[in-house]
Amino acid sequence: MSSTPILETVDVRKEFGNLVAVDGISLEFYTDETVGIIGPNGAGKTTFINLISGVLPLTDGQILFAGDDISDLKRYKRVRRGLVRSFQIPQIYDELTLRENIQSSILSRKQENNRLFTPTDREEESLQEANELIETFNLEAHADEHTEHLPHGVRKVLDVAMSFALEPQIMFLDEPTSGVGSKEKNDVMETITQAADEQNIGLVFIEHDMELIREYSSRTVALHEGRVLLDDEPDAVFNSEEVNEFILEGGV
Ligand SMILES: Nc1ncnc2c1ncn2[C@@H]1O[C@H](COP(=O)(O)OP(=O)(O)OP(=O)(O)O)[C@@H](O)[C@H]1O
Repeated sequence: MSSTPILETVDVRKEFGNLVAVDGISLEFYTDETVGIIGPNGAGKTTFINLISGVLPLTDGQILFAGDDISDLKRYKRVRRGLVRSFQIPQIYDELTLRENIQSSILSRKQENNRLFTPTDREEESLQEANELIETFNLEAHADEHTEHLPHGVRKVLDVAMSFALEPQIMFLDEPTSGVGSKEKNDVMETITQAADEQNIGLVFIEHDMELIREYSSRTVALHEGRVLLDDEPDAVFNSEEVNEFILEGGV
């Protein structure tokens, strides 16, 4: 593991009225790992990611990105720094092809969105970059198709490829395989984790499918009632009595 965390949460807390959804979570994340977050319904998983990405303000605590306090930073500024959450990316435009969608994401990073179809050098550059991403994510077969009719799993991978176009250092995914057929789930996860690994992008994903967590996370964080129950290698987490009692037996 690299020595400096790219992201650190310090005693992060979120209250909704009287309800404490996140109750003091302190965790470190690194660019060379894939972290799986598990926990029963209502454990605070999505809220935690919402706090990190800036969708929700903190009630208390701190978020550090590469050592800088970003607790009050606006969402888009976090994205610019390299903290990307999958659903935050520009939506998939069904009237565009898959390649054009990736290009639009690249151009939004370059803040040249309005010039997508003008023949500029930037467009050439973005085309080349889009083609590289298409190759990285094994999307060649669908590159020139309009995205409307793409299989769900391909749309999910496209979604992540578009996030990669924003040049993240760490990326958060909330159930990246939801709605994907069971046969396709492994392909989707394999593609995403390999791409992140190749580009040294930290990956953090929430997942209810425990087999995917076991297979694809290098570290597993178990949350329960807004707190960290365990943060360890997947085997250690799945063999823990506490995790079995509070999470696995109750279903996630
Ligand atoms: N915007 C909100 N306003 C009020 N309460 C909320 C809000 N968002 C989440 N909660 C509550 O906070 C708690 C944590 O919810 P959260 O969605 O983070 O859990 P989760 O672990 O992601 O659950 P799931 O696996 O069901 O998605 C729950 O009790 C939920 O009802």
